Amino acid sequence: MSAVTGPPAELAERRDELTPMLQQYVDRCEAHDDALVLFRVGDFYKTFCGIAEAVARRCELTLIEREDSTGTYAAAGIPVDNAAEYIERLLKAGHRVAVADQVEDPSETAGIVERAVTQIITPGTVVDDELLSPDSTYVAAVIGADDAEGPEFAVASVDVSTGECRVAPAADRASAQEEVARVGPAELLAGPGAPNIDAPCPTTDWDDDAFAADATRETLASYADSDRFTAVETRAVGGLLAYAEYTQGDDGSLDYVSRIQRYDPADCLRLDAAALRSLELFENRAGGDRDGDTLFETINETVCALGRRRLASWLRRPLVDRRAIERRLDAVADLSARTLLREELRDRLSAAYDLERLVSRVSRERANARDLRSVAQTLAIVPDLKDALADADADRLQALREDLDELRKVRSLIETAIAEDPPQEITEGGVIRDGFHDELDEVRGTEREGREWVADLEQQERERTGIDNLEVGHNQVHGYYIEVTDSHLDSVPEEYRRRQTLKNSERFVTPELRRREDEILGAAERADALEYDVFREVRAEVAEATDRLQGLADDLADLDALLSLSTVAVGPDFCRPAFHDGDDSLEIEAGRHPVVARTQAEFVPNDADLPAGSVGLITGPNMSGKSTYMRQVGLICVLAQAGGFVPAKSASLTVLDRVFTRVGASDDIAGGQSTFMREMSELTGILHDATEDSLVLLDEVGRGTSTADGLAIARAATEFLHDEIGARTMFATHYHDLTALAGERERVFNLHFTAIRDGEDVTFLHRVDEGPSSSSYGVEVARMAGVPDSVVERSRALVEEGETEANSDPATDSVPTPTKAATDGAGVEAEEAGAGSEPQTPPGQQTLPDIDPNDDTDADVSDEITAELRELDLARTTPLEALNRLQELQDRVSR
Ligand SMILES: Nc1ncnc2c1ncn2[C@@H]1O[C@H](COP(=O)(O)OP(=O)(O)OP(=O)(O)O)[C@@H](O)[C@H]1O
Repeated sequence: MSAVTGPPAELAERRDELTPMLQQYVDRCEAHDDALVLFRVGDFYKTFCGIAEAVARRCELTLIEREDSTGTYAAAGIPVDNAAEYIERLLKAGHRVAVADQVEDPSETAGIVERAVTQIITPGTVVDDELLSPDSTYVAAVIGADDAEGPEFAVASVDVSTGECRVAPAADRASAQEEVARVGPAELLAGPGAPNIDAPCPTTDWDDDAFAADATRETLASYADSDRFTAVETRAVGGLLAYAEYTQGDDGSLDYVSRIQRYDPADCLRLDAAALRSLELFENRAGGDRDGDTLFETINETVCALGRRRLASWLRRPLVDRRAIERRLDAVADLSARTLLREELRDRLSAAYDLERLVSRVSRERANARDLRSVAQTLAIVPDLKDALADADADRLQALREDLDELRKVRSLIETAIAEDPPQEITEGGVIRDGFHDELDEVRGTEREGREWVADLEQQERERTGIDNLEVGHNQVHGYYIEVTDSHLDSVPEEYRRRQTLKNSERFVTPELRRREDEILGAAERADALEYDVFREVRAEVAEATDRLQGLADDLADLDALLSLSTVAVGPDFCRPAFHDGDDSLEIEAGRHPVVARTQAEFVPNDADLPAGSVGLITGPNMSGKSTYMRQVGLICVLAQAGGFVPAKSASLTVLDRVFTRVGASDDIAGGQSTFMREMSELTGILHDATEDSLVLLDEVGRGTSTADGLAIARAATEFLHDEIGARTMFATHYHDLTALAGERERVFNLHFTAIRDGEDVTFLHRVDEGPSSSSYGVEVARMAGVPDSVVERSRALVEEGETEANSDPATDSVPTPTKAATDGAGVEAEEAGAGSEPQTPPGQQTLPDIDPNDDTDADVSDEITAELRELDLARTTPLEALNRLQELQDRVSR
């Protein structure tokens, strides 16, 4: 796309020759040279020259030629009436948009109409409802500290549409990265000293001076007591708010951002980007959020936008304070036990409007009369909610009931002032109710009287003149008139003045009609102007209650989120989790993966038992359910700490400080860095940051490198987690040799998933059992996935060859781990298990290759191919890639 910021070169270089309008366009582009300027001309937002070409392409608009006395220019116009959809496209393409609106009434301006940039729309600072989803939209800023003491960085975020604003210190780059991931901003400002962040959104470079200590202290002072914040926090949040102000153009200060929250990321269960992604809390691993395939969508039963955002925030920041968790759970339990109360609350809450956004519009003087009505309608449900909650027992619900603010005065002000079904525009009358404002009533009375007089005039004049087809009418050009057909012109009274001659008739006015007309028009105009003033006064009065309204919005949000959790809680097989001290075992009985179980009719529940400091090594065939099982444990813990009931028969949990996940290389969707490198740096993060209160879920770590190195790394990491950290760990692996650790380390144990082989068919039981697995069935899975018979047969032969060699010459084993692995032997599948007490590497299971480096024989090729076949992720391979891959394998085996 060609440059879309700054003035188009061909206009800028001959600026003095341009028409005044294009000169103004160039000026605005120059003044906002970091944004794409949309320039209001009539009913369109116009762009010109190269910018127009880019906009036309992106928005699929027709490019037109605009000709004036100075030349011909390409132009593209976005219709003002449905600008939102086009602006959305421009934002999606990564542009910032500056809207230059007419700030003078064209009908009252002799020369060129003045235009000013009234708003800069960026992905993270959108406030228009049409451009916003109900979800939170944050712009975040990250900066580095000036001084050597204290945390290195700070991360601030603000949702300009609601006023939610927070700031947190970050000790190091990883913490800053983690916090940014958790906020999930739509736009990130990299302030001075910001670390290199892998941002999930466009990054904006903004004026570094805006983050200077003095400037930010001054900005922050108009929002909060700046003494509450540390130097680095002040700079992060102050600079961010200055940016938010700048984007809102004329609106300037964002008064409704009045509750800036400082927080410590350690005050909630920490989930980094990898955990958010691999647990699929908000996005599935394919990067989408299709209905129902994320944890959030699965448990979201909220009925209003306030609750939806609150539930998302609870899930993003689960609690770590056991008392707070229990309090939430008490409320959920109470509500889940009372069907009628739940139904009534849901019913009432579903009538609530998005109070947070309404209040911010009121405060920014952007709210129209309908918005005020929506505020009143939301206030109207509060007394009923309070009544209904009288029945509840839980402390949290009683506290909410007491706290719910009816704001009676505000409600009655709106109800008495604003018409019931007001028009969208606030300048065209019909907004203020009769009886609210004396002067307005009087002016309206004058207008009404005048119109009545005109309405009666026709009958009166017919009687007076005897002209029975005389008509009184009105048109835009001539105003009111009395129309008489030619045949009756003789009877027209003397005082009639001719106004217009038509084909068969004449139109007249009388001095009295003209006077009345002026009176009506004057009164109507005056009434509109007065209404607008009165409306602004009412809106300003409502704005005075911003804090209280935001407090109410907060309570409604909490109530809806609690209701949502309780609605989920009454679903089949959900239970209230119990929390105990960290020393006890984390036990889940008949747990289910909340998302997979919803779509999988035959989902098999599984138990989990993780004593403090234990490491569960999970082996089993591909597709048998290892990842699902581990994730379900993680999700149950997250959901429980968010205050929700969990999908299990019972769950006895400990409060975790962090959940770490590391999924294997082939499952990694992130690009850029080498996948192995990324895997290792994530593993480093885990080994560095995990504590004994953490849950670590490792899925096939070490797969991105050679088998020997991979196994060595997997083993060393497991030992470290067990010996040094003592974090509860689950490790799904195809490295069967790792299972030997169970015999060597006190708290390492084996679990496996079973599949039944019936001839060539494999049926997955999806059931976890104790002990290591005996077979991977990789070749059978390849066959089930449709790999051609000849390749399957060849693979099978190669596997068997490999086994024979492995069994016949144990001395060649190059495993850097004990080769005579002592496992507990339990749970080895009956149909496969050897009777001997010494566990062997089971047939078909991935193990370290028994390779003589000097022996360049078929066996090397077979090992390689078998390993590659196993590694092949069929779920992520297109048919074409699969065919190519097969061709390549076939070439290699037939060489
Ligand atoms: N407990 C279960 N009950 C029913 N179906 C399940 C269960 N667990 C997993 N599945 C199904 O099996 C599929 C494969 O599961 P999963 O990805 O967890 O296997 P895996 O053992 O991790 O495989 P791989 O080793 O290839 O990564 C899932 O997509 C799901 O449809």
